[in-house]
Amino acid sequence: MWRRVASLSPLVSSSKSRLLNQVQVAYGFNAWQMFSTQVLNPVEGGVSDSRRTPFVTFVLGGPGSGKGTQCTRIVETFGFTHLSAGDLLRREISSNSENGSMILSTIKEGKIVPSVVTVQLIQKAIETSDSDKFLIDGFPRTEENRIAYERVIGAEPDIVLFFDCPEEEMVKRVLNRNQGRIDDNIDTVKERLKVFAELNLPVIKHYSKKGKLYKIDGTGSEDEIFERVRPVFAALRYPVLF
Ligand SMILES: Nc1ncnc2c1ncn2[C@@H]1O[C@H](COP(=O)(O)OP(=O)(O)O)[C@@H](O)[C@H]1O
Ligand SMILES: O=c1ccn([C@@H]2O[C@H](COP(=O)(O)OP(=O)(O)O)[C@@H](O)[C@H]2O)c(=O)[nH]1
Ligand SMILES: [Mg+2]
Repeated sequence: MWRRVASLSPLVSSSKSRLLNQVQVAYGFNAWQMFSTQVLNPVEGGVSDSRRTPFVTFVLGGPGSGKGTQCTRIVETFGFTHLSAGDLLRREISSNSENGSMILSTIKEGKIVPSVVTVQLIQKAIETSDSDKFLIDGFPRTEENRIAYERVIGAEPDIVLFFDCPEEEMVKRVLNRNQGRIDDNIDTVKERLKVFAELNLPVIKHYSKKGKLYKIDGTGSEDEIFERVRPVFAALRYPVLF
């Protein structure tokens, strides 16, 4: 397992100095990781393939908090590959896979699809991609999801973004989303909010304790929110990745 020197920071970590501190922690860690890879896994010619260890960001927040919207902006600006767990599951439904009907009814009820299914889809998406840096959007949703991912992938995420948004605003956004989603109705949204509070907040707290969490104020315009996100990734540029 990777070694990381991280402070136990509280859930609220939006001050500039804390942000820079966390970024430096991430920088130092990844530089170490890259160095270790070079030493331990030399390839022909003595040049290592350190890019085999991807940089993974989990993107969390309640339904309608703006995860997908901000992921698009991060992809445009910083070149990450966006893996939305919800999109991977919806693709399974449309491809009539054996799990399709189970996934459909789970999403319709606002519940959580079994970890084995979601982790396998994420693992496959990572493995079949050439990318070195991923945004995993809307996952892990539960502690069980998190533990299953870390066991199967064999690593923790490098950083975790959490879009913090009042319930009222999230409900308004979801009900105006207009993407024809079966779960964007008031009854399912209420259940999703409950599931978020009960099962997802513990995951967020876990990563906060590990010093990996960036809590972002998810209110305001898309541009305003992105200006809060930008420094997280700008400061990580990058011997960290390449
Ligand atoms: N800052 C914002 N202000 C108003 N509407 C927003 C904002 N960010 C996103 N939206 C809209 O809210 C809805 C939910 O956003 P989305 O990114 O899909 O959230 P999530 O992936 O967290 O559910 C979408 O229709 C999106 O266009
Ligand atoms: O890891 C995941 C991600 C999503 N979902 C299901 O898919 C739905 C939609 O997820 P998505 O992330 O697309 O919703 P968002 O939060 O973006 O509105 C969730 O309510 C869950 O029912 C799940 O079970 N596991
Ligand atoms: Mg989304």
